[in-house]
Amino acid sequence: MTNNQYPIFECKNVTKQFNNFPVIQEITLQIFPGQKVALVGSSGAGKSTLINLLNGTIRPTYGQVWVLGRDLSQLKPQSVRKLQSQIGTIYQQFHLVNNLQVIHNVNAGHLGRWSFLQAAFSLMFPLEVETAVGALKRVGIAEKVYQRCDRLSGGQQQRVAIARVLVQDPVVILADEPVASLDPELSREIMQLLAELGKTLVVSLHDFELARRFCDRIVGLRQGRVLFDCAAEAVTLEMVDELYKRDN
Ligand SMILES: Nc1ncnc2c1ncn2[C@@H]1O[C@H](COP(=O)(O)OP(=O)(O)OP(=O)(O)O)[C@@H](O)[C@H]1O
Repeated sequence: MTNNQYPIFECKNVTKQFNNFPVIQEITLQIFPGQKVALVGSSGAGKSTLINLLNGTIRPTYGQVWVLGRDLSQLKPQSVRKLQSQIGTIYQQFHLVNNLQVIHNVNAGHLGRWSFLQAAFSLMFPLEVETAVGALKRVGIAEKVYQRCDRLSGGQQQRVAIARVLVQDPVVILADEPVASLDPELSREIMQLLAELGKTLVVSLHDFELARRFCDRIVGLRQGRVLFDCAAEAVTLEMVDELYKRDN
C-alpha cells in the first residue's frame, strides 16, 4: 500500500533472530498516519516481536527500523527515548501497577515529560487530575479515578491502560494482543474504543474477525514473513486458510 504522506513506521528489510533463529524475516513495510493496521497470524508468527521492533524495545539483527523519519539505529539513547514518547504501547496484561489507584496509573502517561520530582510529588498529591479524569471519561470509567487497580475487572483495567496512553498523547498506538484476556463482548468494546480514538493504530490480534471489523489494513504474518498485506476487505478465505494452516 502506498500513500503520499510520510510513514510513521518503516521497516526496511528487517530480520530479527533469537539464538540464530529468524523469527522475523526480511520484512519491508510502511505504516502511514491514520491507518488502522492489524497484525494477524498463528501463535509464534512474530507479531509481538514486530511490535517490539516498531517501538524500539528490541533492535533488528539485519535491516533498519525507521520511526517518524528517523533510523533508530543511528540515534543516541536519549533521542530514542524521545521518539518512544511519541509511541503509546498497550499490552495484553495491561502493565498497570495494581496496588496503586487508577489516577496514578493514568498519570504514568506523563512520565516521559515529568521530572523525577514531579512524578514523586504526584504519587502523594496527584497532579493533572482533570486531564486524567478527561481520559477516563473517554474510556467510560471516570468514576473509578481513585479506585485501586487490583479492584477493577479485566475490561476496566484495559480501559485504564488506554486512558494512560491517551494522557501520553502519542502520535501512534501499538497494541499487542490488547483483548486476548477479555471475553468476546468486552473484546469488541475495547477494539471499538481503540479504533475510535482517532490515532494511527497497529494492533496484533488472534481473532481475525476483530481485525476485519475494526482495522482497515491487515498484515498477515506467517513464520516471520509477510504473507499478505492488504485492505481488510480484500482478504479472502483462501488467504486466511493459508495464514493459519498447520505445517505437516
Ligand atoms: N526474547 C526472546 N528470546 C528467544 N525467542 C524469542 C524471544 N521473543 C520471542 N521469541 C520467539 O520468537 C517467535 C515469535 O514470537 P512472538 O511472540 O513474536 O510471536 P507472536 O506471533 O506474537 O505469538 P503469540 O500470538 O503466541 O503471542 C516465537 O517462536 C518465540 O518463542
